[in-house]
Amino acid sequence: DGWFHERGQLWPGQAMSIKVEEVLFEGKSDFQDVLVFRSSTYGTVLVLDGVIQVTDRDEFSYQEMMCHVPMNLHECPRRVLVVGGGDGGVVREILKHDTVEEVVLCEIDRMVIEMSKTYLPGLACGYNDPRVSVQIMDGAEYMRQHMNYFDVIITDSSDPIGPAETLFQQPYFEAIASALTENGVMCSQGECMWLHLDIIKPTLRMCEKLFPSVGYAYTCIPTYPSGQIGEIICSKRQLDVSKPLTQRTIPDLKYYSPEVHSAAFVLPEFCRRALLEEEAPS
Ligand SMILES: NCCCN[C@H]1CC[C@H](NCCCN)CC1
Repeated sequence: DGWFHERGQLWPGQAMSIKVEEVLFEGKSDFQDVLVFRSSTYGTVLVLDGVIQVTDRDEFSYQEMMCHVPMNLHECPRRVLVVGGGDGGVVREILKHDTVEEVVLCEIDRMVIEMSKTYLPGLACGYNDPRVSVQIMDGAEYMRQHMNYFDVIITDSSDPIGPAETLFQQPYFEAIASALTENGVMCSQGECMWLHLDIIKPTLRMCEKLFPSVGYAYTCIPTYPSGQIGEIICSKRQLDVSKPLTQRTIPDLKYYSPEVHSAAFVLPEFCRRALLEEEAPS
C-alpha cells in the first residue's frame, strides 16, 4: 500500500506507519535485515529487523539527548565511547564538545555504518573527523580491553530482542563501570515508559547496584513507538544527574538545553511511582 508499518512484539497492538516514496536499499547483514527508504514526510528512514532506527526529520531529538545529557554531567570529557550507534548521529553530537580528544565507535554491524555513509550523510558526517575511530566488534569485549579509560560511555543500542540483547544485562553494565574513569558518566538507550516499565525498572535496579547516581530521562520523538524514548543515566560520582554540571556552549542544537536536560528527568506520576516503588512483597 506504499506505507511502511512498524509492527513489533515489543509494542503489541500498535504500529507507526510512514509513507514510502522510494526504497533505497533492502538487504541482510550478518546480524539483521536492513532497509533504507525515502519517505514522503520524514526524509530518509533506516530500519533494522523491521524497527525504525532513525529518520532525518526527528533523529536530532534522540541523538542530542543521548549525548548532551551525559556529556554535560562531566566537567571535561576527553575520551568518549559509543557502543552501537552505527548511523553516526551520536558521534556527530559528541564532536560539538571542544573538550573531546578521542571518540571510539564500537559497532557490531559494519553494514549499518556503510548504509549511513551512503544514505544518511547528515548523520555520518562525524566519521570524517580525525578524532573518530571505528571498531567493528562487541562493545562489552572492547570495554574489557580498555579499563578506566573513557570519561563518557554511550550505549546507543537497538532493542533487547536481537543483536543488542546482551546490552541490557548485568555483565554489560559491569563492563561499563570498569571502562569508565573515576568521574565517568554513562548513558544507555532506555526504552519507553508507555511500553517497557517491565524492562526499565529491573535495569535501573541493576544500575543502582553499580553506580552511586542513577536517573531516568526521556525525550519526545514522533517515529519511536508511543512517540517517546528514555535513557538511563549513571555517574560514578555522587551527583544530581538532572542538573547539568557545565554551561559549555554547544553549537547547532535543535532539542537540548540546560532547561530541557532538567525537565527530561521529571516523570509523570504513573512512571515515577512504578520506577521508585520497592518490589511488591512476593
Ligand atoms: N542512533 C539511533 C539508534 C537507534 N536507537 C533506537 C532506540 C529506539 C529503538 N526502538 C524503540 C523501542 C521502543 N521503546 C530502536 C533503536
